[in-house]
Amino acid sequence: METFSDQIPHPDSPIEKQKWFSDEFLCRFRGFWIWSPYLEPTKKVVEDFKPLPSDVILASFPKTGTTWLKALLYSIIFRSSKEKSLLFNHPHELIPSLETKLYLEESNGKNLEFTDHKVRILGTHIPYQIIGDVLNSSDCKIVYVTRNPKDSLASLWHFVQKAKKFEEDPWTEESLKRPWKVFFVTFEELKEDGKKHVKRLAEFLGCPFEGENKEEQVEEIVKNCSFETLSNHEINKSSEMPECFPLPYNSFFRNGQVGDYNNYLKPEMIHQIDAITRQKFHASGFAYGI
Ligand SMILES: Nc1ncnc2c1ncn2[C@@H]1O[C@H](COP(=O)(O)OS(=O)(=O)O)[C@@H](OP(=O)(O)O)[C@H]1O
Repeated sequence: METFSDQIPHPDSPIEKQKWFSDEFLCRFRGFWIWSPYLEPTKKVVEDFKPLPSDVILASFPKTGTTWLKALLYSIIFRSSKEKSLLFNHPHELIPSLETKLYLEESNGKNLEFTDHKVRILGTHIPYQIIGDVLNSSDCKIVYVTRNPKDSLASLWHFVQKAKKFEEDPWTEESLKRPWKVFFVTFEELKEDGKKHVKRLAEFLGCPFEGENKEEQVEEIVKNCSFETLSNHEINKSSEMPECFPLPYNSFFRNGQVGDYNNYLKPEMIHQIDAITRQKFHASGFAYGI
């Protein structure tokens, strides 16, 4: 079976590459740096993926709250069905990422296949500039989570070197233009008032909480998807590398705090990232916690 490293483009290939961590490379595609194993799946998503109107797509930059939102979306959408009990699985197994799924299935010689859930929930880290047209070709709903880049950096330490290469953040603007299609939430908002945003999210998804015990239902979901609960599930504590997937399950749970960057970044770095963030988010009118 192929490994992630086998997918690195041949050194003679014309694709612009940059060394990332360890033996890993980033490849430039349509102006963005994509982790090399995801390059081909990303191209395939752009060419072949046909979202259904009933699909829910979770869009995010890495380390912004993807795992948390996967657990929340799953819990909200399947709260009344038998799938509810599956929450004890790792959120990335419950909700595959589009490009990871393609990668794994391609390396196993399979085609893109999905479970027969009524609602398909899929994650993606592909930027709006690349995947926007595909997602706009159907009435699928999009949930977008973002996070203070300084905390994402503390989570993904390499962020600062790549940050200058990021483009503006059109997901934010899209959520303002078409709030029925793109739901926007930040990691910090979820931390501050999880119940409020879980209710908003359920309404956006067309499955609002109802009945006398609706507050209890919301509270249960917030608690079941909290960092403390998820990170204590046996499977999520495991540092075993799952077959075909190069990341241990527990690598998605570090401490889940807001402002942890203060323990890692020097004032000059904070200043530098704030300046980039101000510039990049300026057009959308979204000032990130500065
Ligand atoms: N339930 C819950 N609540 C709060 N925080 C959580 C939760 N689940 C994961 N995390 C924290 O999210 C960070 C990982 O981000 P992602 O899930 O986007 O990573 S990935 O893109 O899927 O690799 C990473 O943040 P840091 O702790 O700052 O590294 C995780 O700890």
